[in-house]
Amino acid sequence: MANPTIVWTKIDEAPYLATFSLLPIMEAFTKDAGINWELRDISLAGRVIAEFSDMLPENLRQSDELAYLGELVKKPEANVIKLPNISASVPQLKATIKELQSQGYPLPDFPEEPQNAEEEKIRLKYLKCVGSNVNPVLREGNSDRRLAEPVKEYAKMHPHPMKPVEPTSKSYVAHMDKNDFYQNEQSFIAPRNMTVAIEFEGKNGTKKVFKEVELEKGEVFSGTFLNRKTLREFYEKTIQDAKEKDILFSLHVKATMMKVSDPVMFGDAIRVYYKELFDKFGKELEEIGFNPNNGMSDLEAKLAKLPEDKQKAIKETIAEIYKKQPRLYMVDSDNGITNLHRPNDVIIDASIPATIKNGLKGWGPDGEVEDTVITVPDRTYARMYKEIVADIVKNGQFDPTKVGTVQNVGLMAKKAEEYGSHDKTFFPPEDGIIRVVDTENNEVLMEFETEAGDIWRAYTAKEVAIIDWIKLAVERAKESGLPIVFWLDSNRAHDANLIKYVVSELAKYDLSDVEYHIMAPEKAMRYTLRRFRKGLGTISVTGNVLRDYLTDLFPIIEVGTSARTLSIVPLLAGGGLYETGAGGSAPKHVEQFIKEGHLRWDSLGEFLATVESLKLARKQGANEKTEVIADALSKAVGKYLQNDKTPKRKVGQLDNRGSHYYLARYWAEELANCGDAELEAKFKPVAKELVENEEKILGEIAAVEGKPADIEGYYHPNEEKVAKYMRPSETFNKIIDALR
Ligand SMILES: NC(=O)C1=CN([C@@H]2O[C@H](COP(=O)(O)OP(=O)(O)OC[C@H]3O[C@@H](n4cnc5c(N)ncnc54)[C@H](OP(=O)(O)O)[C@@H]3O)[C@@H](O)[C@H]2O)C=CC1
Ligand SMILES: O=C(O)CCC(=O)C(=O)O
Ligand SMILES: [Mg+2]
Repeated sequence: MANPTIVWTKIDEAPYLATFSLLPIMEAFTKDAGINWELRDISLAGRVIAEFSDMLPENLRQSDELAYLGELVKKPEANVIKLPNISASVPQLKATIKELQSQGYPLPDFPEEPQNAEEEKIRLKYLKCVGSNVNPVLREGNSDRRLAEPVKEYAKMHPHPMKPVEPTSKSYVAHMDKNDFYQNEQSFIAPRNMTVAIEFEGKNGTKKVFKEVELEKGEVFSGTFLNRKTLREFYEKTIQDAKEKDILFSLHVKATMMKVSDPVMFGDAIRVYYKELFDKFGKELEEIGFNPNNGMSDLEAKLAKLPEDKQKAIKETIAEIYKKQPRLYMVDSDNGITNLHRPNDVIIDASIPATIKNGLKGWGPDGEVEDTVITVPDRTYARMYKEIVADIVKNGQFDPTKVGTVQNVGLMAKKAEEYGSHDKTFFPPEDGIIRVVDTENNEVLMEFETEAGDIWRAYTAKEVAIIDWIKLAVERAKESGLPIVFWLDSNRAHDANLIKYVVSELAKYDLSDVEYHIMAPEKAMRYTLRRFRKGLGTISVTGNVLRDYLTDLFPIIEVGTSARTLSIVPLLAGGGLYETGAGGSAPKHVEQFIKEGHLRWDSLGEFLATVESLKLARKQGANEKTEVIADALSKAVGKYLQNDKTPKRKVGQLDNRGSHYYLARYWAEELANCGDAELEAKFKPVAKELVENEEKILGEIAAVEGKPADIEGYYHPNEEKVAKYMRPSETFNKIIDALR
């Protein structure tokens, strides 16, 4: 049998930088396992280059490695460590193009308003690189996310700060109460393999087939829409309420993953908050092509197209608006970056937990922390946030040394649910009816009365994915002894169909040792929090969106960051995908690194994923040493946490590179006493050398700190330079490279 291959993904930002230091260590320590390591580029810049390679000179071309991995994950030999990558907004895409152009890549500009067929083609190619377009391709399995025992222990020993919350806190979650996705949902289970057409018939006679969709027998197909007029009225009311309560206004959506629908909801908040601006300068704003869906940064970028007196008048109006409207929640108050500046700055799964961590407060324009209305328009998932926020106001801030744990089993495989809806999201061009029709017999299966501009979307969950998800939940319940709670709402048409599956599938198992519940999200949250505050563990079994939200929410409360989560995706075809952490690519960390040479990224997620990946490699044919090496790594991670060698926040303290030194040292120490004579003989001197050179190595790393790290790029830096900065210790490199 050929040696198994572990694929490590090359991605963006902080975890990309950390890779330059960490991957050589992984290769060095696993040399005797009989595995191959492969680095595959799925970074934003890499995907842009691959997408346009036909237009690039030969030496600049790159193959489409995402497409390659998309095929690999459907095969049993897949063993992929997926680090978090950027889900880019249009402004980020444009910045990437600009950077690549400056490096000599003859790429076309992003045609915002395509003037001809050629430009439209280019635009569509670029749009393939926007939003969350990596994860859905790789996620050919459901998700199992939880905190490993030593990670929980670490948090109890070294609790992260959680700011107190007073019972007088005015912060609360605001959501719509009618005409949202929650209210308008319809759903059916496909009785056979079939094709449905999504059709539109306008009041003025427009007829159009939006799309035909193939469904597999047993697939749950759901459709719904959100009324934009009601949305804007809701914003109006919420903004007014923030003003009256004298608290910040904040909006939390997922414009990255939900790249078609959520930017529009984000844009509507701008249209309402800055209404006076549109009333006064509607014509000019249209002329320069300002698109509120891209945030106020888009206006900033395009303002120069107007004569100076107009620019001045617009700026004055904006300043007036800030005086009249409630203060905005800030992303960066020092630089005047508001919540409404860019659609991807405030991403709901991370941003609400950050607000919770901060004592249910955000930063206002003057840099002061203040209470805030947390606006989450659609009720489907907003209600569970409302529940936890109200719970905190009532019962006080969570104490990481006392709380229990909330694990998750998420229905994710095959682009499940809303996260697979982008190509089935439509905006009716006029008032009219959207129908879902069985093409075989023209039977109308669903009918929605929509208004012009409403956001209509369809999404599905495939039978194989649902059944596997329920199986995974039962397995996790049996392994852990914890109760499982299916967060499903019988008042939702989609969930009602999932409940049918849950009931019929659970009947097939011996559940004598399993406690299970089916509860709507707010009730599930209440139940889970009661246990959580008592220090008990619970497994949330959820759809794809709640998977995403809850696996940031609870880990951030429990251990400070979701980067410390173990995130396993057992692939349907038998391989494994190990996502590192549940969080993102930490843009703030890169800023700090570039400015002062300190990288605060904790690679713990990567360490944990590697343990799991090695265990799978063993099953895939790697030799018996692999298991020993994986065990040693697992123990080394325990030591790393016990001795608190995680990177610290400030320049001059231990950073990512220093933390990797400790990991390597503990790993070597474990291997020096692992019971395998060959490995022991090999690693005894390595451990010794690492211990003896501790001061020297840390000194060599410290020497490059406190000054800028000029890596010549953000999205596509100079890799020689990155490698130089990320491996600054000659002494350490020599020890590691001798093992490779
Ligand atoms: N699976 C994936 O591929 C995911 C990708 N993303 C993408 O990542 C980007 C950034 O997302 P964002 O929502 O800002 O969230 P991030 O998770 O990147 O960052 C939020 C904060 O979490 C903390 N943090 C995250 N990772 C680590 C780590 N390894 N070590 C220490 N602290 C960490 C940092 O807080 P501090 O240091 O201040 O304590 C950081 O500023 C977006 O493009 C998003 O789409 C997001 C989620 C998942
Ligand atoms: O793919 C993305 O855009 C983000 C994914 C995410 O947040 C998650 O998996 O938790
Ligand atoms: Mg997430």
